[in-house]
Order: sequence, then structure tokens, then C-alpha cells
Amino acid sequence: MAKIINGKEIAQKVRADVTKKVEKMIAQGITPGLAVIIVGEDPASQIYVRNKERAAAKAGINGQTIQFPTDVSEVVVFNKIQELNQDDSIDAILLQSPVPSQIDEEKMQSAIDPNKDVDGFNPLNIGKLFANRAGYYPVANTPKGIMTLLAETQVELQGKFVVILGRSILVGRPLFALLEAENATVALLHRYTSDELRHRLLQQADVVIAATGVPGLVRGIDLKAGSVVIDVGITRLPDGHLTGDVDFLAAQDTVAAITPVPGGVGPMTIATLLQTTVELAAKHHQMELQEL
Ligand SMILES: NC(=O)C1=CN([C@@H]2O[C@H](COP(=O)(O)OP(=O)(O)OC[C@H]3O[C@@H](n4cnc5c(N)ncnc54)[C@H](OP(=O)(O)O)[C@@H]3O)[C@@H](O)[C@H]2O)C=CC1
Ligand SMILES: Nc1nc(=O)c2c([nH]1)NC[C@@H]1CN(c3ccc(C(=O)N[C@@H](CCC(=O)O)C(=O)O)cc3)C=[N+]21
Repeated sequence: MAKIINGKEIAQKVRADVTKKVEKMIAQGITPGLAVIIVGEDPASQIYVRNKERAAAKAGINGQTIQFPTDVSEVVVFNKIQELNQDDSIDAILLQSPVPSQIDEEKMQSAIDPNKDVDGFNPLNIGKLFANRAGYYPVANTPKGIMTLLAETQVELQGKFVVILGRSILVGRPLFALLEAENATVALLHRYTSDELRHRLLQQADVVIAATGVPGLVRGIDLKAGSVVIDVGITRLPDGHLTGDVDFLAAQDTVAAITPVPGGVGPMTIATLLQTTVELAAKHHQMELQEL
């Protein structure tokens, strides 16, 4: 039977560390500020926003959510980003994805000040990540949280073969860069990967990270004995339950460890968002993180 990786518990550890750092910052007169812009009512985004607001408040972070209606014009969102870029009380800005079609998401991501870019979507930060540059820059929170989860679970990456399913800028692509930087050999699969090739690659994978939003895409028979499975997918079923991309029950018989949905990667994303907010606030105010 597989070990169930407890994302909630590891996230709690990250959040305790964040809370401690925030207390020290507040003692020096600085309250980290996080602004979240959300346009319309995507269901996955609504879960994220709700959980995030609660977690930010608990950690002592000043969180504000700016909700725009689905038909808001691009210039209104753009001007809001400019205003937040100028606002000294805001250290971190997040534009929730996806946005409606009248808004050019890439243009908005590029408009966010790279020093306040808590999702790491500004091309400057993406470029640094893919070049594996030294120094601090923000990296997307779901991939960054997964790296923490793997480290906390003592999963070795150097020399291992990792298969990622899904190549979005939010999850798959940054993960590719982060895992490669740890000296793993990485395959990035997508919609055009044939069923046959996916099965063959999965059977050889030491670590599988599924981030497609396709329930059941990864079956028990695809997986290698002793592998580690990270399920990022979140789909709401008609009965209201959440499910991942992996056939969890079948996988459990084969693999060494697996993350559940919910209670796996989701809580890590939230905790890591708070962590990155604090890191950006420290940098903004020229504080040394190590001393916090
Ligand atoms: N737990 C968490 O914290 C988070 C969970 N999520 C969840 O993760 C999932 C993915 O999110 P996101 O990256 O934003 O989604 P996107 O829809 O942006 O990307 C999905 C990716 O999956 C790929 N894909 C689709 N079908 C297949 C297939 N049959 N085989 C292989 N790859 C396939 C797509 O390929 P192509 O590029 O070719 O279209 C695409 O790259 C969603 O369920 C989302 O709700 C997202 C963020 C955080
Ligand atoms: N710019 C941007 N950055 C994102 O990081 C981003 C985004 N847009 N758009 C939407 C997706 C989705 N996402 C989630 C994060 C946490 C949970 C989460 O907390 N999940 C809990 C859910 C528990 C529950 O409430 O039932 C869990 O899996 O245990 C869910 C979804 C971040 N996203």
C-alpha cells in the first residue's frame, strides 16, 4: 500500500514559518500586502480565492481581493495593475487565471511589476527560471510548492526520470525547469502525446506529476511499482466531490507514495503563495530573509 503524502500537514509547516516571519516584520512596522485580481467566476478560481483569503488573514498578511465582472474591459484591469504597482503597501500582485477573452492575459502578466509578480509569470522572471539563474526571483506557487512537498517527503530527484502531464505556464512548464535544475531527466507531455507513448513513458517514470484536469488520465496499469505520484488536477464531479487526474484507488496498490485530492497539492499552493508574498515583501523593504 502506498504512503499517502499529507499536503495539508506539510503546508501547515510552511504556514507556521510564514506566520513567524510576518510577526517579525510587523514588529519592524511592515505588514506584507497581497492583492489578488479576479475577473469573472471560474469555479477553480473561486475555491482558490476563498482558501487564500482565509490563509492570508491567519498568517497576518494584508490580503485584498479585487473582483471584476466577467465583461470588464482590458483597460480597467490594466489601470488597476498600474495602481497596485505604484502602491507601496502592496508587495505581491496576482491575476487569477483564466481571464475572459476580451482581456489579453499575457499583456496583463507582463504589466505586473517583476518585483511584485507573486505568480512568477512576468517574462523576466520566467526567463530567469528557464536559464536557471542564481539569486532570488519569484516562481509559480504550485510548482514551487510541489518542490517543497518532494523535498519534505525525501524524494530523490537527481538522476531520476520524471514525467509531467500538462504544459501550462501555471504548472507544467515551470515544473520542467525546476526539476531539470535538480538534475532529473524530465519529459513534458501534452494533448498531442499519443496514448501509446504516454503509457510507455509513464511505465518508466520514477516520479509522475499529473496536471491536466482530465480525471482518470493516469491509470493504475500505467504506473511503475515504487514510483511517486503527485496529482495536481482538480475537477469537480457532478456529485460535488473533487477529483484529480490519477485513478487514486488503483494507483495506491502499485506506487510508493501518492498525493490525495483534495488535501495534497492544493494546500501547498496556498501556503507557498503566502511564502512568496513574504519573500517579496522582505526584498521590497531590503530585509534579509535569513534574519527573519
Ligand atoms: N492543486 C493546485 O494547487 C492547482 C490545481 N490546478 C489544476 O490542475 C489542472 C491543470 O491546470 P492548468 O495547468 O491551469 O490547466 P490548463 O488547462 O491550462 O492546461 C492543461 C494541460 O493539460 C494538457 N492535456 C490535456 N489533455 C491531455 C492529455 N490527454 N494528455 C496529456 N496532457 C493533456 C494540455 O495540453 P495542451 O497544452 O496540448 O493543450 C495542457 O497543457 C486543472 O485541473 C486545475 O484545476 C491548477 C493549478 C493549481
Ligand atoms: N494566477 C493564478 N495562480 C494560481 O495559482 C491559480 C490560478 N491563477 N487559477 C486557478 C488555479 C487553481 N488553484 C488552486 C489552488 C489551491 C486550491 C486548493 O486550496 N485546493 C484544496 C481544495 C479544498 C476544498 O476547498 O475543497 C485542496 O486541493 O485540498 C485549489 C486550486 C490555483 N490556481
